[in-house]
Amino acid sequence: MKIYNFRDLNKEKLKELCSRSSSDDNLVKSRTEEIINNVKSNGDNALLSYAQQFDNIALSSLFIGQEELAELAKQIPSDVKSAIDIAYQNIHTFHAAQLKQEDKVETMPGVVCWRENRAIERVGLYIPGGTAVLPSTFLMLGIPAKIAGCKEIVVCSPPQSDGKVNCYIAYVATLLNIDKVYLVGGAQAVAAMAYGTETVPQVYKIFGPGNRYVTEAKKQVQNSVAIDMPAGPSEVLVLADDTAIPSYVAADLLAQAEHGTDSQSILAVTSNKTAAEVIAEVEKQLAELPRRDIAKAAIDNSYIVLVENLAQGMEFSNLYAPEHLILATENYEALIPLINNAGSVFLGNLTPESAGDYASGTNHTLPTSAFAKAYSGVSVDTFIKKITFQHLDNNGLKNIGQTVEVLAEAEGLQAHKNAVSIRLKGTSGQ
Ligand SMILES: NC(=O)c1ccc[n+]([C@@H]2O[C@H](COP(=O)([O-])OP(=O)(O)OC[C@H]3O[C@@H](n4cnc5c(N)ncnc54)[C@H](O)[C@@H]3O)[C@@H](O)[C@H]2O)c1
Ligand SMILES: N[C@H](CO)Cc1c[nH]c[nH+]1
Ligand SMILES: [Zn+2]
Repeated sequence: MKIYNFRDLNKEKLKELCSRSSSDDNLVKSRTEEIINNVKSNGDNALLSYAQQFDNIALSSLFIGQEELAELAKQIPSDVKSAIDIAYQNIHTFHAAQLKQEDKVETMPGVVCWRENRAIERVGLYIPGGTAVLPSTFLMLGIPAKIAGCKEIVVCSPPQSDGKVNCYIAYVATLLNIDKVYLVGGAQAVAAMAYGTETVPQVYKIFGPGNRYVTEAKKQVQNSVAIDMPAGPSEVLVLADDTAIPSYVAADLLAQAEHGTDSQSILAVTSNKTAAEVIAEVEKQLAELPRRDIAKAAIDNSYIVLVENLAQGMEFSNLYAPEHLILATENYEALIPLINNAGSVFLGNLTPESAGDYASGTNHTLPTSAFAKAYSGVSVDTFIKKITFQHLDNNGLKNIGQTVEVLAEAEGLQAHKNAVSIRLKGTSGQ
């Protein structure tokens, strides 16, 4: 891992370090565009040929139905079943608390305004399955969708080599009462849900993380469909001082690195000594990992920034805007008010990021590529529209009428003014 000193970094270099762009971005863009156009024109045929090309399988059906899901779900080992059940409960408890009805507000006497939640009726969930199948992502998307009350939930995930989904995905589908999983991965899944095919229904909003093709496809279909956020290759920034435990920091860096070669694991650290200890630990732990080639490539793409103190580390972190921010210090409390840009934050030496990935309750579908500057992670709100309502009574009309008339006149919009004046006249005798 390259080491930089924060105080030596000029604006240009900082921008480069915080950028997630890569030399083949344009290639990914054009390939994705091609895939989307093919799905738009050729529907299911395109999906079947991409399954052959990317997933190496000649599919006889583009989905797995309820009965087969139930059968596959029976194969789940009991320890994994119990772990999924506990994760389900915690994620459900955390997300259920987000569903709140706001109070009505009387802005002037007789003028009452309020917002009501309505679930997005048709949503599409993408569950990654390329380098690793992620049933945890199914929980993270399916639970808030159900709590929000979404009526139609379309789920896409790449097929396994046997043309099915694994027993974990099947078990989560049964837990969530979802009776179909479409065997479609990558950009083609996003295109299918955005435009619909003979088999895959069109949805109003697409959710879920994925590799660069999936994330690029979500960006490209935004003219036709809403998306949750760009949630691409995983990232972590660990901010550490001398109270950090190097072996824990190394484990956290490697946890995100093993997701994919394009993951980023950044360390901002207050001392050379801790930096050296973390590097040694990364080397040691890396050698033991089954996915060490992937993790090593990601670590080689990552770097360390030496900072003078934790506040300066936070300054860098806010510029980088990580998906996950780990405060590996006993002094984390004082840093909380300094955090502006981060998807999800993990406080202190005993809080591994993996807890949030799987089971503490928070959502793991989070903005990457510095989009944490503007987006939040997935929550129940992401599956809901908030519709505003208002009601004016006689008193309210009198109180607000002149204000609206004057403003409409100022904008030169006579019909707007008339819509008030005609009512004021109509009610003046009452
Ligand atoms: N930000 C988040 O919230 C979050 C959460 C979980 C996972 N992730 C990230 O999701 C990603 C999952 O990626 P993945 O690859 O394992 O699974 P994936 O399901 O996103 O992608 C697999 C699919 O990509 C397509 N594909 C592969 N190579 C291609 C190519 N050369 N051209 C066109 N399409 C191609 C194939 O259709 C394949 O089925 C990881 O990068 C992980 O870090 C992010
Ligand atoms: N760290 C990923 C989000 O970037 C989520 C995940 C799923 N499984 C393990 N981790
Ligand atoms: Zn993870």
